[in-house]
Amino acid sequence: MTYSVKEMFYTLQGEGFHTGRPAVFCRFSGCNLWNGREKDRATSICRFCDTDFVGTDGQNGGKFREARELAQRIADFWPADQAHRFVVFTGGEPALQLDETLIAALHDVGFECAVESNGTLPLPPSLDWVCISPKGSAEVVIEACDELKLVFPQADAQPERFSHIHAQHRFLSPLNDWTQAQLSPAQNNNTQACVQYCLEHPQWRLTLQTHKVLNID
Ligand SMILES: C[S@@+](CC[C@H](N)C(=O)[O-])C[C@H]1O[C@@H](n2cnc3c(N)ncnc32)[C@H](O)[C@@H]1O
Ligand SMILES: Nc1nc2[nH]cc(C(=O)O)c2c(=O)[nH]1
Ligand code: SF4
Ligand SMILES: [Mg+2]
Repeated sequence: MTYSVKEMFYTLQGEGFHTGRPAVFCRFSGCNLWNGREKDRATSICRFCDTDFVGTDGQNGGKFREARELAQRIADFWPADQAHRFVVFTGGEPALQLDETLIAALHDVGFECAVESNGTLPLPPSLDWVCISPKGSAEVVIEACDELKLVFPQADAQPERFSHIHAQHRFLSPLNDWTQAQLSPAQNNNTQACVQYCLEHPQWRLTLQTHKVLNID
């Protein structure tokens, strides 16, 4: 299996349950809900993506032929002699490439493995943390996860549609309109809509894209 990686970096998890936790991000190339080309965005299933996941030309990106080689590159980001090793696989859609072999190689070098996925494809069972973020009308096949993190509002993906999914934590994440000048969360109407929805449906909590507020990776 050759893994195509757009970029890798060491930062703080910006969103959801693990917000603020140091993590290596491994962003795989490619997605099943958008091909990443602007000309096709309006006709794709997922239309609001804020991320470039095309190719392997980002920071520390590339093709890795062996799981052990990629695992070692991920481990190289961790500060020397420090435990609490944590990697977040994202993309693009990581379920297209992430497999048991790579997760086993990361467990061997002491990492907890998390994923950010759109939930439309099966995921390797050995993952330590699964965050599912449903997109539009796309069917979610994952029935249980650690964290459901729904971008809100989405006309075709209202929170009630996911009440059957078993999740330890349910978060609403304000839709960030990448076509507009970046507003602070408080100035964004979608944040106010999330606040209102959480107040009326207290099984949901608010999460913010804190890395964007902090202007870090
Ligand atoms: C780029 S996606 C990659 C992982 C996976 N394909 C997914 O959609 O969950 C990473 C995270 O960014 C979120 N995201 C993408 N575009 C966004 C936007 N415009 N506003 C808020 N969150 C966004 C996604 O919902 C997901 O939680
Ligand atoms: N700091 C930081 N946190 C994140 N959480 C999810 C991200 C993603 O793009 O999947 C992301 C990201 O790109 N950066
Ligand atoms: S599913 Fe995830 S990676 Fe794919 S286009 Fe949507 S937000 Fe971007
Ligand atoms: Mg991101």
